[in-house]
Amino acid sequence: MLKIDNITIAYKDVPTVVDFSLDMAGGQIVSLVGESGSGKTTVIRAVLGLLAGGGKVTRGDILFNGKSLLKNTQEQWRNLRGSEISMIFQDSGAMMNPTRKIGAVFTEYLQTHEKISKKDAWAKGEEMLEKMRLPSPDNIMRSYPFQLSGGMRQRVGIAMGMTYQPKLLLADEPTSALDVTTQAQIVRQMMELRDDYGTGIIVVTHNLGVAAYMSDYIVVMKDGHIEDQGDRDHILHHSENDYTRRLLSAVPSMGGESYV
Ligand SMILES: Nc1ncnc2c1ncn2[C@@H]1O[C@H](COP(=O)(O)OP(=O)(O)OP(=O)(O)O)[C@@H](O)[C@H]1O
Repeated sequence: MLKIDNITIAYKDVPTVVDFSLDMAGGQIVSLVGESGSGKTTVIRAVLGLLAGGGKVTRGDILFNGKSLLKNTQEQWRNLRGSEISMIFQDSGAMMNPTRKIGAVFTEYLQTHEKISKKDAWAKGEEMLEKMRLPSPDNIMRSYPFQLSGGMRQRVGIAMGMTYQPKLLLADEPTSALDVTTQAQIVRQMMELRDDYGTGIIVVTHNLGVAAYMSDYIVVMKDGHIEDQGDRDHILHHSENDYTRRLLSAVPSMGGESYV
């Protein structure tokens, strides 16, 4: 489904991520782990064509269902984002305008993606919140982001991102702003997305515990390159890479349980 073929990504001509490759099948869950500044966010932003600060893929290619994303026009990006590929962030609530209610944001999101009346968009928004098992969808639609807990805001973000059942969901530190119990709920919910909709997921996390729990495949990044990679079991139990082992020794538990 997604093939990242030996890319180099540079900010203002300074190569920051080098020789990064990933071949990901539909419905697979892949984690990118590594400490701050290792280039994880840069990689997933490149996949969505949203590199900030003059970032550019200067070598290699990114193929989505066999088609190069690097050649996309703005119009092709607009059609792809939110429908075929979605992204959720560390704190979806913080991405939302604090002065606007969830319902206004959600209906506007739907109306930028399809021709739909406000009333139908509202109903569709509620339906998605309900599908993500958020309690009292009507109430949530009428709330400001700050009136919801961090976990609920994150589930609203997931509900929006999943509206069009994307084949690929990019999640940038989706649980980092949450307490451990809520972290575990969000992680389980993302795993259900794969089971229910066949969505492939790339999770960026510095938390190897989260990666260990939910991924099929783990890529360990360090200083802009792939330091280690492999199936979950390989990384957790058989890797001989010193850096991976160091990360593993520092794994916190999730919700009181250790998943490694
Ligand atoms: N907009 C930007 N302009 C210039 N350089 C950037 C920009 N964004 C990131 N970088 C550089 O790219 C490198 C990788 O950053 P990136 O955010 O991808 O790492 P990360 O592993 O996701 O870290 P974190 O967990 O802190 O987000 C950093 O060293 C940073 O200096």
